[in-house]
Amino acid sequence: MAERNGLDIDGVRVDYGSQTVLHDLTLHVPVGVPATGAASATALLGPSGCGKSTLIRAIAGLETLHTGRIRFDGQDVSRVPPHRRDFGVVFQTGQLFESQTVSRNIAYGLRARRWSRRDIAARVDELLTLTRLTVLRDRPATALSGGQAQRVALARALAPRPRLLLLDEPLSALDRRLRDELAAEIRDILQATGTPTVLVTHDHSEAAAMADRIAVMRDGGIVQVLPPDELWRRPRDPWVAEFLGCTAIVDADVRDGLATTRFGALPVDRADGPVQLGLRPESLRVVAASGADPAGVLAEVIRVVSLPTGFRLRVRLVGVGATDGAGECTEVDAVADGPVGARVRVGLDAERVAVIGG
Ligand SMILES: Nc1ncnc2c1ncn2[C@@H]1O[C@H](COP(=O)(O)OP(=O)(O)OP(=O)(O)O)[C@@H](O)[C@H]1O
Repeated sequence: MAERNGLDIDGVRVDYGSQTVLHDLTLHVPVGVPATGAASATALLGPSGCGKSTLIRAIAGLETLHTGRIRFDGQDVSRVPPHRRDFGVVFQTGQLFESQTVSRNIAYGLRARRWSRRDIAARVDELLTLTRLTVLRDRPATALSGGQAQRVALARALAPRPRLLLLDEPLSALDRRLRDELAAEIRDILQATGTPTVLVTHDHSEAAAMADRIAVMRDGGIVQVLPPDELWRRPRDPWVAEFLGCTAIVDADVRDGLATTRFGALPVDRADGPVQLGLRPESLRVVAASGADPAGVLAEVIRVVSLPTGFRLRVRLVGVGATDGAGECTEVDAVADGPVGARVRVGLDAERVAVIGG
């Protein structure tokens, strides 16, 4: 294989006792985004227990590989101890030296690498500014909020200028608002430092906010890797579609670039024949059945849920049996408002429909 820059994970298997947690896992993580040259960030996204943290730990050198190898810029690091890999790591919580100040925590890796006092002071100042922690520099780590502590952990991991950063659920201990804020902030910091990153999350929006590529994991393997917007539009199979938030999978028939379903038609870049579509609540448009527009399918509202983002309806298609076409889909969720019992017409918002099949 031609030598590539970045991280190459080839056929890696990791066992815990008799349980194989990573199966013949292969993944390439580039250093930069080809189109822009910006530092690349890859999010590992998958259900609980699929092996995300194990993979991050294996990359960090904290798990023994049963088979396979891990290389960085062509160098085999599979047997290189963690502290010699030149990778920075941030875990969920609890990694700071509590008795030490913010500055000393950030300086930790630099002292261990025997940087001069002057260089350490300059680098710590740089990171305090970058992570907006300057006013907290002399504060003991015990007196920080959760969000501040994670920024210190990030600054500490970045201080020695690692060639790769590994983040394992760095925001999961924080509340929703802070997570959104910090996700964007971390992305900016990684871009400013030009540090390629692999991060673990189980939150789709966090993955999209922090990463330019998402690697979907299932049962110890990688099933699909794509930029977020492409992944939402082209999940490779119904499992990935449902994992990514599609609440209904419907069958469609493609003819001359147009996929037709009972909800309506949409243009697709596919050959003639059957295709499956993944529908999210946002993929459907709901109008009152009395309207003049005959498009879409007749349905009845059976449930209304009030979410922070607006109302969500569950509607049951009228006159459609459980196995009567439409991919056996007789109920769908839609972002819309309306009273239970109301008759509506449900159509597609073509831009928001996922075409399954990679
Ligand atoms: N130290 C360990 N010893 C034995 N089994 C382990 C160990 N760590 C993890 N496992 C098992 O390995 C599997 C994968 O765990 P891992 O933590 O990698 O998953 P994950 O995808 O990160 O999950 P989550 O999203 O819940 O954190 C699970 O079945 C877990 O119980």
